[in-house]
Amino acid sequence: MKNTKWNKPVYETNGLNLWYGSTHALKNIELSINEKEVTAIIGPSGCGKSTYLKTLNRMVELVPDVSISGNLTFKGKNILGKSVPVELLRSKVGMVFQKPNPFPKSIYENVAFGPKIHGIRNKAMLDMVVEDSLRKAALWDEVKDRLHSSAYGLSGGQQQRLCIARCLAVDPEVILMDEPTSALDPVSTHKVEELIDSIKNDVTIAIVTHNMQQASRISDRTAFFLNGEIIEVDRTSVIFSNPTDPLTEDYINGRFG
Ligand SMILES: Nc1ncnc2c1ncn2[C@@H]1O[C@H](COP(=O)(O)OP(=O)(O)OP(=O)(O)O)[C@@H](O)[C@H]1O
Repeated sequence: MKNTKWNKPVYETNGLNLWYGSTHALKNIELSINEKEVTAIIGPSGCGKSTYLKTLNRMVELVPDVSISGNLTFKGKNILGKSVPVELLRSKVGMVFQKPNPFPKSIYENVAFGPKIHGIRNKAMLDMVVEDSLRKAALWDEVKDRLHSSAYGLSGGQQQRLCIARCLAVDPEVILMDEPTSALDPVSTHKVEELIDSIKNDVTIAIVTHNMQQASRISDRTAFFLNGEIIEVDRTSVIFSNPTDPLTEDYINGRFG
């Protein structure tokens, strides 16, 4: 856990507003996502958590009738304009969704897919990347004897770790996680949390979670969203033990949401 100094920002968000048609979903967001830290995004349903996450990899732009204003930089470059091609951004920023979404391919091919797209053709090299990614995702021992079986034969928790391995295989700088354990049982949830802990020194993580215990266990910083605004962002230990805003305290103590 970090102390007083934050790592340098990978993302900086200043005065970010987003509308879906006339719905004002993000209001004047000021938030940085710092290098090699875990940033948790918490808040009640509909407060804009997923929208913010999907703004970070520009997925939100796929929704018709979206308009965005303000500034959002990735490593100092404005990503709301055209200066960073979306493909380049997505090659550095992986995403893990609430529901595991492996491709209808073998376990091996799921992990090798990204590296192949990035031009790795050598089989020994691909084998190495697949093994390394599955090891980092704490899945290797469970799947090493069935790498060429369908990914759909894995349990939900294993599929989610496979999706994380798939992200890791392209050596991302950031992984965005949108409620990655909400469909998982407690044992699988624990494995994914351990996995986050084991990769956080190598990769920057922003995670949306409804699980307060999870946010307090795994994150360095926590941002509390409400009705499209950020009410408070601080060290996770501060948010959970001594928040400044009474709304934050009410939310983390389950008084609403
Ligand atoms: N594709 C969309 N089209 C129109 N409005 C949308 C769309 N997606 C989200 N919204 C609206 O934007 C607001 C924020 O939604 P968002 O999904 O970001 O919230 P959330 O905090 O992630 O919620 P949850 O915890 O339920 O997933 C809500 O009012 C929602 O109805």
